[in-house]
Amino acid sequence: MSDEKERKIALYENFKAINAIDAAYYDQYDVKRGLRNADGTGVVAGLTNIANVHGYVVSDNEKIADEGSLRYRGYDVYDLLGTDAAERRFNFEEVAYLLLMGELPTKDQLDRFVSVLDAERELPNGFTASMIMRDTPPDIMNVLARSILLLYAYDQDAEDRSPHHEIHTAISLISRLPRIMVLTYYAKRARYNNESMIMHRFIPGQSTAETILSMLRPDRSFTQEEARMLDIMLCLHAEHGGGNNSTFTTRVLTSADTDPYSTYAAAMGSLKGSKHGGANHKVLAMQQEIKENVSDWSNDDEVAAYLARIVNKQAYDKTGLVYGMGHAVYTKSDPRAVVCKRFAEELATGTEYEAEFNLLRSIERLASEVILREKGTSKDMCANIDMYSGFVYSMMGIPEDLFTPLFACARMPGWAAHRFEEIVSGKRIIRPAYKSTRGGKRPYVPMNER
Ligand SMILES: CC(=O)SCCNC(=O)CCNC(=O)[C@H](O)C(C)(C)COP(=O)(O)OP(=O)(O)OC[C@H]1O[C@@H](n2cnc3c(N)ncnc32)[C@H](O)[C@@H]1OP(=O)(O)O
Ligand SMILES: O=C([O-])CC(=O)C(=O)O
Repeated sequence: MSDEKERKIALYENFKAINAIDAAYYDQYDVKRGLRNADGTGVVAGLTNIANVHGYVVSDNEKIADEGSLRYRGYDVYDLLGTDAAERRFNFEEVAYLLLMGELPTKDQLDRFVSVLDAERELPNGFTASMIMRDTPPDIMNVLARSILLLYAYDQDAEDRSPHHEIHTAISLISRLPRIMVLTYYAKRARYNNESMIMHRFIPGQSTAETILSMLRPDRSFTQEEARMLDIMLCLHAEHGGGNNSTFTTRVLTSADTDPYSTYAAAMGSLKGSKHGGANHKVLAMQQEIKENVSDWSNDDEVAAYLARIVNKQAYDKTGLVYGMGHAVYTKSDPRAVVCKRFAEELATGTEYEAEFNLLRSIERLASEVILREKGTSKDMCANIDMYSGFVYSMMGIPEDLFTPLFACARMPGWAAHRFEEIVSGKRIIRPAYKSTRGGKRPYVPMNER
């Protein structure tokens, strides 16, 4: 073994031992691992008027599973999306307005908001060449994060914390991120796959969903049904309370009084995680592995046997997780997954995708039973939004590279609304305590005595 290799091994061989904390301490000191109570309910860490995420009721100190519901500023998402055919329009902009401004817009207010969004889509001169096409990393989420950080440099008032600047920055990111996302997709393909770099201009006046499709499709064409479906997917991803990992990240950074760009870039890093927004990407790869290893996808016993291998860390990414299943709040159902599943069924029925849709449905139906059987833990578990979202996107011809970035573009208004609320109402730096498990003081040992 080379000296260099040996030196490196010496640095990391104790990684696990040094960082391990005896699990018994968590009980001993009543420490809420992951800020979660023993029954899985979250420790209440803040107050919010922005969303209500409901998945259980607590009665006599007992957590009782319930159907999931999601409200933005008091409005049920199903009501927000259920505009009748005569009134069909793109709702993401309306939802963004509701989240940021607190009220549903009048027609006039919405028109003005849309025109402000439209005016912000342009990127600074040279930005595409220096930020998007240069050293493009393989994950678009990292480009979104670094782009946000760099946009700070183009904002002369970047350190201004006034409401005007906060709202302006949020609107400009809601407007620009979808463009940056699609441009990066083509830059990535050019860099790693040697494919042509397509750089369609955005078309002024198009909604966010239309902008994404018209920039993404090489021939710029899409149907109104496709754009409307993408629009609803964006609405479903727009907000999820203060406690989800990326929004809490937003809250944490905001409470330290850092700038909006640093805050949203950090939220992006959180959302990328496989247990959070990155799960949509993992579901597809997991499904692919099941497809390759299970000969009859319609055979429950075969599918369940493979899920058992996943849960027992013998298959897929060996974490033991069935991606797309489980949620920190939802127990019986995730209302967003219900809509995604309906879209998936509509698009798949009677097509080459039908068998794959049925496989996802079997995974959803079988997973919690398999987890209970293999791990002996009973947990009310439902499919979450990430179970069917990637599949819906795939059927719409949207590439896998965009799954999590689309989530990020959609969540931008939610993050911003929470940043605003934290600025106005938080008033304390978020600073929980960590109990030290190390006993007494260690005497310092001089270098020559170690
Ligand atoms: C947009 C979103 O962020 S939606 C969530 C997307 N994430 C995923 O789909 C990843 C898979 N799911 C998960 O990792 C989890 O269910 C989470 C992170 C979503 C929520 O987790 P929680 O409800 O907090 O469950 P928690 O982490 O407390 O797990 C309780 C036990 O159930 C297990 N468990 C939870 N979900 C799953 C799952 N999907 N597959 C297998 N086991 C699971 C955990 O491993 C844990 O077991 P342990 O006690 O032996 O460690
Ligand atoms: O609420 C959560 O923990 C995760 C989630 O579903 C989201 O952020 O959309």
